[in-house]
Amino acid sequence: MLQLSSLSDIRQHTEKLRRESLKIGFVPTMGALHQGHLSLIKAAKSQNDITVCSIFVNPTQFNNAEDYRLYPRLLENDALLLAEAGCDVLFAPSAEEMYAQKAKLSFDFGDLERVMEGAHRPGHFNGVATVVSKLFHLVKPHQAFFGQKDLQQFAIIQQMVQDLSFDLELVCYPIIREADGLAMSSRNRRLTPEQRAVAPRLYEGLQLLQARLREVPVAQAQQEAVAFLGTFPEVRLEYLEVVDAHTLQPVQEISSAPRVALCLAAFLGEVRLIDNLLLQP
Ligand SMILES: Nc1ncnc2c1ncn2[C@@H]1O[C@H](COP(=O)(O)OP(=O)(O)OP(=O)(O)O)[C@@H](O)[C@H]1O
Ligand SMILES: CC(C)(CO)[C@@H](O)C(=O)[O-]
Ligand code: BAL
Repeated sequence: MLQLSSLSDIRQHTEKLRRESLKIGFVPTMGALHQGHLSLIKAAKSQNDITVCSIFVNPTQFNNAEDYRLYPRLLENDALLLAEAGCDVLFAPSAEEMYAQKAKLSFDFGDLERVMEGAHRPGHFNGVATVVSKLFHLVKPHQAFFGQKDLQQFAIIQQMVQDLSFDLELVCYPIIREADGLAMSSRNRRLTPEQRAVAPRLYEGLQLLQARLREVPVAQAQQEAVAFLGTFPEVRLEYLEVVDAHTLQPVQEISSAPRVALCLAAFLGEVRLIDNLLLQP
């Protein structure tokens, strides 16, 4: 596996790949890789000639300095996992080089970013859009792969790709879970054993909400799921929403949207986790 860190090296390399008419699949990550990331690498490999993975803990998308400082950084081990998974290129730039620019880019995603993650993490999606647009310019992928775990991020990136006329296909893959249902996340590494034991309740809350939505109105089902999660003192729920999976706006009735998503964010101690579930149509 080729490992590159400078912007000019990755640009030259992907230009060469493009000249050779090779199809490039791209998986952007922040590292501390797990099976969720590796499922995206596998998908990228199966549909492309060359798979590029980026690892960059992007400072501009963190709204909490401690969260940035404590984000797990395991580059050496990640490189081994990627090589084993058959990834062709690892791009791991420095923050200094990525942000040597003078201009601070500014995006406005309207209602899409006024809910959930956008509402609770000010500036987060501006940072995501900034770094992903820079990465797309550098890597020049034909396809880029993302996880459904960051459902709102995917919607924002879809909008960005359309608005900035990027010539690439976005692909979204399902959430990979631990055996007990907890969505895999790099931040799970930061949980204490006690917090880790309670963490699967988040997905159980979503499953309860899903089951109750078949029987009672949205507001009541939501209240019951919030009450369920409230019985675990370690869980500090930030939001639990029933939304239109495309617009991400809350729905009052599940029949009012073609696809409905159940989304939550919660703190276990200082660790903030997100999860979601798409209702079957
Ligand atoms: N459990 C998962 N299953 C499938 N894809 C995932 C999973 N977790 C993350 N991803 C996807 O991997 C890509 C990189 O995500 P990222 O590096 O932020 O990992 P993460 O585990 O979500 O970390 P964290 O949530 O702690 O920031 C994103 O597209 C994300 O949606
Ligand atoms: C897309 C991304 C790599 C941008 O930093 C990040 O938000 C992530 O890992 O989901
Ligand atoms: N996967 C989303 C990255 C973040 O939490 O900043």
